[in-house]
Amino acid sequence: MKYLSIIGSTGSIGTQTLEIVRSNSDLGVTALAAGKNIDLLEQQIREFSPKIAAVYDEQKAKELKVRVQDLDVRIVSGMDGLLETAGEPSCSIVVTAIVGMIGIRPTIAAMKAGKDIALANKETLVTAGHIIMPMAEKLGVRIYPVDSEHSAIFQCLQSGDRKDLDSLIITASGGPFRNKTKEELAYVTVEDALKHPNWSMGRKITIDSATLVNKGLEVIEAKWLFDVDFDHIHVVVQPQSVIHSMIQYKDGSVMAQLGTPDMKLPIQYALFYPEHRPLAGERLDFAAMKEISFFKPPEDVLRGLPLARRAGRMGGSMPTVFNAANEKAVALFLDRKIRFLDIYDIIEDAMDAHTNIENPSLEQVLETEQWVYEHIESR
Ligand SMILES: NC(=O)C1=CN([C@@H]2O[C@H](COP(=O)(O)OP(=O)(O)OC[C@H]3O[C@@H](n4cnc5c(N)ncnc54)[C@H](OP(=O)(O)O)[C@@H]3O)[C@@H](O)[C@H]2O)C=CC1
Ligand SMILES: CC(=O)[C@@H](O)[C@H](O)COP(=O)(O)O
Ligand SMILES: [Mn+2]
Repeated sequence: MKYLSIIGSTGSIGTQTLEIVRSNSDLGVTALAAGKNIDLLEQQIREFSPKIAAVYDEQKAKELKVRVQDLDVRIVSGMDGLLETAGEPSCSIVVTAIVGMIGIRPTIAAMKAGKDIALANKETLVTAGHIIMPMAEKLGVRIYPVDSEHSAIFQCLQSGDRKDLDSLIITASGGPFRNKTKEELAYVTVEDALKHPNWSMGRKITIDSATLVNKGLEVIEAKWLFDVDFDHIHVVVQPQSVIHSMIQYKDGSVMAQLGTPDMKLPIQYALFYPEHRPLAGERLDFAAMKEISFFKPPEDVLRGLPLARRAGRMGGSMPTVFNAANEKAVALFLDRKIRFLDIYDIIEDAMDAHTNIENPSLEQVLETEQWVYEHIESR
């Protein structure tokens, strides 16, 4: 049996991970964690019988404790609760399905407890990749990518020799606004931005796809996961999201991973690597497919990628500034406090105002996050 701890079990990745548990009898759940959705968490506890469950919100945790007093489960809360669920001794692999850089400390706690990581929470690698990757190597734990592009690259890398790799080619859907002008984008609504053409995901990442910030985060994530420099990480728009990403070898040979847009595949592969276990669902029908097309990313209008490349190349605390400013700006946009294009201005302004810290410690990464929030609030 393989037992999972799922940090962020009530979200899009979390609930799809639990679907995979339902269809694999050798998977179990030993720990669950969520932010505040105790209705769904209670259902999950009743169905999957974890030993421990964390709710970040203290008040909601108290409510849940009363609701599940008939069960043999320990309810914990706050950051300490997340750290405990991440390091639960009986777990074999931790799925980081939480959104945002709040995932850094649980990921580190899991690694320190010797757990492998199925990593969906890209913000952790973007902001703390310089801490996480050497720590994983030192502790001998593995990080399996869940993000679809990184899973595609990881799958492509299974054949061939790593020393012959030339470059990574990350695909982007382009989001709902890929053909829009700056003028057209000025007054798009939250509802417009939440209409992803191909994927059904949480709200924050869906906005990131619309701004192309998601692709920027993924470029930095790929640098850490695959140890490839930014000059060798390319992005191409592939509007149908049929090709999930590609790699190119030094002889020009290109390997691609294709599939329907279904996150259960990369999640399951991360949990059972190197097995390609049976998975129910639609299959690609090539004869019925009208086209697989490619375009250059519209970087002048959707500025997420150039801003991310600038932050990534500077390194140090700048990727944290890029990420934290984006997290705050997306929250403000979802609250209808700013307009869509303001997201870029908020990120750029925070990056311009920041004095970069080289090789920041975990404390400095978290202080930088706070600095960004205060800087944005004082604007
Ligand atoms: N969705 C997708 O298809 C993909 C997602 N990813 C990445 O995976 C991560 C999760 O994305 P997604 O599933 O879409 O996000 P969702 O918004 O759907 O889910 C987020 C999860 O995190 C939990 N959470 C939020 N804040 C806290 C907190 N303070 N403490 C504990 N738990 C918390 C939420 O709990 P609650 O429900 O209680 O608020 C929820 O379970 C992100 O980093 C995203 O970029 C990567 C590739 C694809
Ligand atoms: C499913 C997944 O991995 C998302 O990160 C997805 O890639 C978002 O689509 P975009 O290509 O539009 O950012
Ligand atoms: Mn992705």
